[in-house]
Amino acid sequence: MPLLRASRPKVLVPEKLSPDGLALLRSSLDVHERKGLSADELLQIIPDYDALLVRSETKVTATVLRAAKNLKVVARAGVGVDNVDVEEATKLGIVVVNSPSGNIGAAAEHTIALMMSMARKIPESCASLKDGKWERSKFVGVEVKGKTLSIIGLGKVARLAKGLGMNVNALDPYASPAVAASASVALVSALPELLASADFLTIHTPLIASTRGMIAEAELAQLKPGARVLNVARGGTFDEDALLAALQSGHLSGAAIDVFTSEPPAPDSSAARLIAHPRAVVTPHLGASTVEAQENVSVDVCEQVLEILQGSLPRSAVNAPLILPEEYKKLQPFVHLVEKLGSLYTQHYAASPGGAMGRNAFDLIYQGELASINNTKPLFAALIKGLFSPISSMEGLNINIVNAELVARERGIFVSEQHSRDPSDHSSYSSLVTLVARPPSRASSRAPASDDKSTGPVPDQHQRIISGTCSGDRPLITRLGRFEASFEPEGTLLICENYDSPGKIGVVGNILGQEGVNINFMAVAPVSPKLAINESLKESLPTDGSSQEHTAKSQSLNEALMILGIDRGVPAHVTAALAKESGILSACAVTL
Ligand SMILES: NC(=O)C1=CN([C@@H]2O[C@H](COP(=O)(O)OP(=O)(O)OC[C@H]3O[C@@H](n4cnc5c(N)ncnc54)[C@H](O)[C@@H]3O)[C@@H](O)[C@H]2O)C=CC1
Ligand SMILES: O=C(O)C(=O)COP(=O)(O)O
Repeated sequence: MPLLRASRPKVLVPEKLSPDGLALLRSSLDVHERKGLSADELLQIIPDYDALLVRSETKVTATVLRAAKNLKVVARAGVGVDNVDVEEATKLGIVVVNSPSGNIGAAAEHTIALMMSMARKIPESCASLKDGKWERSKFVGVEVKGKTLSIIGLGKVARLAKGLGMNVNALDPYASPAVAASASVALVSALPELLASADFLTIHTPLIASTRGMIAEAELAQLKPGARVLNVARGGTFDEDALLAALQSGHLSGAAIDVFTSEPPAPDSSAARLIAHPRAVVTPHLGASTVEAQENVSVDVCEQVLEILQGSLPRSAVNAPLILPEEYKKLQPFVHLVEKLGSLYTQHYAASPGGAMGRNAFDLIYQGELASINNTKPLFAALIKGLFSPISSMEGLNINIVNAELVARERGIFVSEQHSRDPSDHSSYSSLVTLVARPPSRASSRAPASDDKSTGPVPDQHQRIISGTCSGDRPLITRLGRFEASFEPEGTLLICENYDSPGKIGVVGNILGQEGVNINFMAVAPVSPKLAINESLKESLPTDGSSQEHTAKSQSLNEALMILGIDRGVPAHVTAALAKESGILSACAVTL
């Protein structure tokens, strides 16, 4: 069935990943294993892919990400994401996931293996023996029992080292003292103290601003003469020139290195000279290279890729909030609803003064069962997506939970989420969501000053309020401005405000008929009898005083809203013609 296959999401795997994880993907995705791609080749083919699975070799640069028009997720089958431009991915709404614990046991064991190899001179004695020599007196080592291992970045190595009878000190500003105590690790608060005590120094932090070049000439000088160092974390945490110099001077007895600033190291680089040094024990980034670790990380990230491509949230995204699966399941229908509220808002109120969106500060009020869910980030993201999706200048930007906050901040949109737990608030609905656009004067008092893009006071005749609920999984609009509605926000809708008197449907039907537009359904929304707003909501609603006054007037004039489901969009001249008809106050077409 080639047609079906062509529409399946595509996953690019440019590095060696364990088949256990990839097998999970193959039943629903097209998995392309393309090892050895050059940077240019990656750039050429990436626009075709929905997901990219990498280890540490592939450089997922901003250029690659910008070219990746269909990419939803970059999955790092391992811990370190320093080869991925996470900031750019966030801007583009691309989720970055990793496997934070799948390979750390392997990396810790590798650290111990390197430490023991260095202490007992295993690599050089092995090479000598294979060379036909028998040099027993040349390869006298040291024991680790009773020695001090100083760790930067507390992790799994500590317990293994304790098992070898070592004293363990650690520097980790974020480590829990209770965890350290339970592993019998002494936490120290300053690097000089840690360095001074070390017989062996090992680093296990990510490569970030605070750890780049953390161990340079000055720090190495603070180690005891004869100390040994290890790096199974990231190249760049040690200054390679300084490390080489400390080995060459004899200040250090040994260095065991698995990771380098550039991999593979360029010939003639400091890293290459370090590798060649007789007292350096080196491996080519093998910390995670065990069968078990590779199975773990592959399965971990492939499961997350599936979840993301199916519209769920991953469990270990580097650039998205963690949401429990059961909470996300409850939220999902409302994600759809809130996106519709935002889109309806922008399209319905677009003609108002104040720019395309009209207002820049909103209240998003959750009532009923929904109010008990604390992590509503997906709803916030859905609102931002909905508000911006109808605006053409934002086309192509995939707004989602990854970049919604950034997009809102950059565009001066302020949203206050409120959880109203008053059971009387949501009347007959189990959950209700209300979007309220604040009048500009009030908005500017709450929105951050530097972000405020409001265009000054806007004469406002109507409350800009839209409420909705979900009937099963189907979204339903229950209130639009002053009108109590009940319609599904789906497809193209013509929304006409009119005096509720005979003949209006005929007028609209005639004009649409002349344009060849079919009407699929019609709903009438009367002015809400409950315009007296619940106490708990009053605080959030516009206080320009116009609403109550206007309501009384509307009721006497018997206004209503006519919502027509139509089979195509209508040009502006048609809505303008409709609005000129007697008894029709406004007409607007929206596509939801
Ligand atoms: N060689 C290899 O194949 C492997 C390398 N790694 C690398 O090892 C490193 C550590 O990995 P994990 O232990 O999984 O990371 P982790 O994030 O679980 O632990 C890092 C620890 O470093 C601490 N830390 C952060 N900044 C610090 C600072 N300025 N000073 C002191 N401590 C600081 C954190 O509080 C945390 O406890 C990462 O760079 C990772 O990429 C991980 C797995 C395999
Ligand atoms: O997980 C990590 O951070 C690692 O460094 C492992 O890298 P790798 O997947 O073996 O290229």
